[in-house]
Amino acid sequence: MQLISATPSPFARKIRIILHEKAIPFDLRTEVPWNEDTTLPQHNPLEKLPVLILDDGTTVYESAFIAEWLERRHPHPPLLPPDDDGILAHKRLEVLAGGVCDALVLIFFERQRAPDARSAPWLARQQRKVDGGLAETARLIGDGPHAVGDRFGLGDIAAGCMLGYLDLRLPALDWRGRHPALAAYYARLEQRPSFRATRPVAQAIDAGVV
Ligand SMILES: N[C@@H](CCC(=O)N[C@@H](CS(=O)(=O)O)C(=O)NCC(=O)O)C(=O)O
Repeated sequence: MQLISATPSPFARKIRIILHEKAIPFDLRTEVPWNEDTTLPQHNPLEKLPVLILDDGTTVYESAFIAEWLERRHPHPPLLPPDDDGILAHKRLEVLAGGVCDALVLIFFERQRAPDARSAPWLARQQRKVDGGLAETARLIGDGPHAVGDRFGLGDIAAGCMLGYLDLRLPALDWRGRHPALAAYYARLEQRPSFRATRPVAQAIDAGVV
C-alpha cells in the first residue's frame, strides 16, 4: 500500500506512526497538497492528505478513518483497548488533537496573507481553540504514563502529533511552561522510534494558496 503524506502534516504523521507501530510495510509518497503538481484530486475528492492507496487501487482518506481502517484490518498490536470507555477516551483525544491542528493550519494560512489583509478576530478565534484544546488535552492526560490508562495507543499518537505540530507552527508558544506535566509526557513520547522516525519538517509551498 502507499501513503500520500506531507513532511509537516500532523494528520499524515499520525498514520505514519500507526503504520510504524504495527510494522505494516508501505511506500511513502511525499507531496505538497497546495502545489499544482499534487496528485490528491485523483485519490481524494476532498483533495487532502493523508490518503492511503490500497494495492487494489481503493483509497482511504481522512486520518481518523484511515486510523480506524488500519485498526480493523491490522489489529495487532492493538492501539485501542477492548472496552468501549477506553476506546471513546482515545477517540476523544484524537478529535481534540485534530481540532487543534485544524486551528493551527488556519492560523498558518491567515499569516500567509499580506499583513494588512490578515483578520485579527479570525486569528484570535483560532488561537482560542489552540489554547483551549491544549488545556483540555493536558487535563485529560494529567500526569499519567499514557494518554489513556496504562497502555500506549491512538490517543498518545494523536496528542503527540498535535504537540509536535504546535512546536513547528507556533514555536514561540510556551506550552511546556503552561503545562509541565504534558511537557514531561511528550518528552517521553518523543523517544519512541515511531516518533523519532517521523518528526515534522516544514515544506516550501508555491505562492497563491490564499
Ligand atoms: N481532517 C483531515 C485534515 C487533513 C489536512 O488538513 N491535510 C492538509 C495537509 S496538512 O495541513 O496536514 O499538512 C491538506 O491536505 N490540505 C489541503 C487542502 O486543505 O486543500 C484529516 O484528518 O486527514
